[in-house]
Amino acid sequence: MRPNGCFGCGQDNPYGLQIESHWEGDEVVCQWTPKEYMIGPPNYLYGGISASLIDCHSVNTALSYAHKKVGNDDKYDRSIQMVTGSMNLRYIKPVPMREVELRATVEKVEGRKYFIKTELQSDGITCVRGDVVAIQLKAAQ
Ligand SMILES: CCCCCCCC/C=C\CCCCCCCC(=O)SCCNC(=O)CCNC(=O)[C@H](O)C(C)(C)COP(=O)(O)OP(=O)(O)OC[C@H]1O[C@@H](n2cnc3c(N)ncnc32)[C@H](O)[C@@H]1OP(=O)(O)O
Repeated sequence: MRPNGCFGCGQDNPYGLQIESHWEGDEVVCQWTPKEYMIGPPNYLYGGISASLIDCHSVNTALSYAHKKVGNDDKYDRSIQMVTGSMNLRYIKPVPMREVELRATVEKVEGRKYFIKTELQSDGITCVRGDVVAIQLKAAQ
């Protein structure tokens, strides 16, 4: 989608995180490297950045899944819109200031609610786990 000013995934937001997520089988995956000013505790990523990464990656997973459901795999349809309804995070281990990987799966869909499970990993170790409910906007249906 262009223009896209989203703080998480917008290619047109120079101050944003600019994540790029893609399907790998049944998972949506993203590799991303923090900037040094995104630090929280010494040597570790600020927790709010982890939250933003999981938020945007999960909602885009739901958005892409909704596109696939209607047989549209490659073209952004502006009539399908998704927002974060709720998000529950478990910070399991501190996240080192180097490349992380996000891995999301669609757990279930109930009406307009998409239940997404996302893990943020560092060197294959899960540091943060997120349960996100993305909600498809009514007006878009
Ligand atoms: C593979 C890569 C793909 C790449 C694609 C690239 C394209 C990129 C394009 C674009 C990027 C977009 C990426 C965004 C990412 C960032 C996300 C954000 O920051 S989103 C901003 C923060 N979130 C808000 O501001 C929401 C504010 N809230 C609302 O607007 C409403 O409350 C809303 C829409 C959530 C619900 O309102 P209602 O009127 O539509 O729906 P009602 O009737 O109240 O509820 C419907 C169902 O949802 C449940 N529900 C409602 N609110 C809920 C909540 N907060 N949590 C859980 N469930 C909730 C209800 O219980 C109900 O469920 P029952 O049908 O009864 O089973």
